[in-house]
Amino acid sequence: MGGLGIDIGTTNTVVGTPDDGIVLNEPSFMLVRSKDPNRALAIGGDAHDLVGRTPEGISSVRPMRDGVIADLDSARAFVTAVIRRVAPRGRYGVRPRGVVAVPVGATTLERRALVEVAHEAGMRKVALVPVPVAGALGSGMNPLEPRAHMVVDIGGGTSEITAFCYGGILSHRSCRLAGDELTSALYHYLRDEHRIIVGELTAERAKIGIPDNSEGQTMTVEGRDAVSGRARMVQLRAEEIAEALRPTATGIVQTLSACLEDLPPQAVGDVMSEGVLGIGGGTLLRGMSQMLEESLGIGVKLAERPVTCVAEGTAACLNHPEVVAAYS
Ligand SMILES: Nc1ncnc2c1ncn2[C@@H]1O[C@H](COP(=O)(O)OP(=O)(O)OP(=O)(O)O)[C@@H](O)[C@H]1O
Repeated sequence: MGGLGIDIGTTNTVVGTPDDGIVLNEPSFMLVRSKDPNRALAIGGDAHDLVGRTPEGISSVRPMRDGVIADLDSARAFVTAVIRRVAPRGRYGVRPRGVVAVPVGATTLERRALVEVAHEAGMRKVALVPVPVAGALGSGMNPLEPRAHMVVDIGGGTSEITAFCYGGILSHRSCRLAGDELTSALYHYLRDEHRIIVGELTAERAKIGIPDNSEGQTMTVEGRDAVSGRARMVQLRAEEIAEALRPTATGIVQTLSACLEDLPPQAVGDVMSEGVLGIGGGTLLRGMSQMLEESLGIGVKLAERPVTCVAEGTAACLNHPEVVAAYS
């Protein structure tokens, strides 16, 4: 049968197939020449590593913003390069079938743009499936069961929470505060409180590597002194990083918790007994799942593979067209 399941995220793009599992998991970055912005020189990790240090005449582009296409031309170039990378010489069919994950909150226009880009990049018969449904399927849940499931997804550009059941969405909330905003909060904290300017990649690494508070560990961050311009290092304590991230994390959690307001009581019961499934890299932030649990009053179980489960679910949809049909 063949075909590709694709999750084109704001931060990471992941591709899976029913037979080979995950075949690509790379940052959603692309390097282009300023003179020829619609042709990818490099994609993924190579392009990401050059963020903040691109030579003149070359820029690093992110084709997705807030989980949807930011620019049609660069998205087309990016997805074309992704498909060439994973399916050289028609490995998954000359024009492989595709199931692509789409945020629940995407508009009709944004959905159409995603299908168009996938077609133009060389795929045929492209179907869309909601991100949380794919994440649940990729984590071993059955999204067609007649009982409610709830999935919280904190990605790079968007955070979403969705309850669904038997092919229908029961309630949904989303906000454009997610991993990127958390990184940016840490960047601003370092600049304002420690007078040190760090690169985006350094700020992200510090956010991901927050040390364990109970052991009183610190972490070293390198950057440029905001006043003298000289290279400098600072030692950060776990609790001050947590403090710097708290307002953004609280904003995310408060918005998502409102999802419970629209949920029918019977569905609340289902969700309380099963717990909420956490997907997306942002749910891995130290302390995030506890904050979510406290705010929702429901247990949160992180997916085994929070960053790749959506692509695994889209790939599984290739063999389960009934899921795509139910949620289209
Ligand atoms: N261990 C970690 N702790 C904190 N944040 C993390 C961790 N691992 C990844 N992240 C963050 O998760 C985000 C990326 O998650 P993910 O790959 O699920 O997003 P995406 O699907 O590309 O984005 P979106 O869903 O918004 O389109 C980034 O902001 C990254 O910094």
